[in-house]
Amino acid sequence: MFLNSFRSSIQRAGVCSFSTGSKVLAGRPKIYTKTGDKGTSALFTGERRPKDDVVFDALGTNDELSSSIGLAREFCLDQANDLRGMVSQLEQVQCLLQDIGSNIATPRDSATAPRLARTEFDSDGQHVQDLETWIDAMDQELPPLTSFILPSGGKAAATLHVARSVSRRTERRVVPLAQEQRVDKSVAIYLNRLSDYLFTCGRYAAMKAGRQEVVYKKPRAPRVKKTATAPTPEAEQ
Ligand SMILES: Nc1ncnc2c1ncn2[C@@H]1O[C@H](COP(=O)(O)OP(=O)(O)OP(=O)(O)O)[C@@H](O)[C@H]1O
Repeated sequence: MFLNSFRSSIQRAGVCSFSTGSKVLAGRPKIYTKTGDKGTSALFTGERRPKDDVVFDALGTNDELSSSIGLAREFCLDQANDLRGMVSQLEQVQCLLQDIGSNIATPRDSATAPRLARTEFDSDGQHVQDLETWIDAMDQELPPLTSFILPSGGKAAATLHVARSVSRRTERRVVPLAQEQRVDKSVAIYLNRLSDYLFTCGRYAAMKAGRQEVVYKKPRAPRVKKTATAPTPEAEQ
């Protein structure tokens, strides 16, 4: 299944070895192990749970987030050289989302101490600090925000807004787990700051594309023609 990309990168990072019975073909392990076919999958502790478990929901949403950032990053690359800095920041964010996946897949309330240590996320708050530094630098160049803006401003900007909204969805999936101390609180904090960062990236990409952001305007209520109408049967009763 496609999530094996997730698994292999975790294996490369040495976070976990999956021993799910994969067959070896000509010296290469097969992508599919079929162990997930019955609707369960493995956490990094080896524990198996149904695929609709809250942990897999959070993991899957985190995976969607990285994919949507990947798409936005491609549009940023297409746009112009002045988004190169953002492109490299987004790549760093995608790497950190892999680490967040490891944290989510290693329940803080039941994993062994060495596993917890290996999958700890942003214990000194440096990654959140980096996001804040990047936000503040872009903000210096941006016009002040005076009204609600709608996702717009070119393909790079609009897809950055999609990524922002997926980041907020990931946060919604992670917050209950963090409150129950099953995921590090720092993960929820990072996702919260990440949506602010992606919002600012969207505005910045629109500005660099020379595009106007579409601002919210209250739609005008349709005019009701005043004409004499016959009373309805209900009104006559
Ligand atoms: N549907 C899913 N949504 C989110 N996370 C998943 C999902 N399925 C598996 N995972 C997680 O991603 C890891 C890698 O996914 P993978 O697709 O290889 O698992 P699997 O479905 O259990 O195995 P296989 O595809 O080989 O039968 C799993 O070990 C599990 O932690």
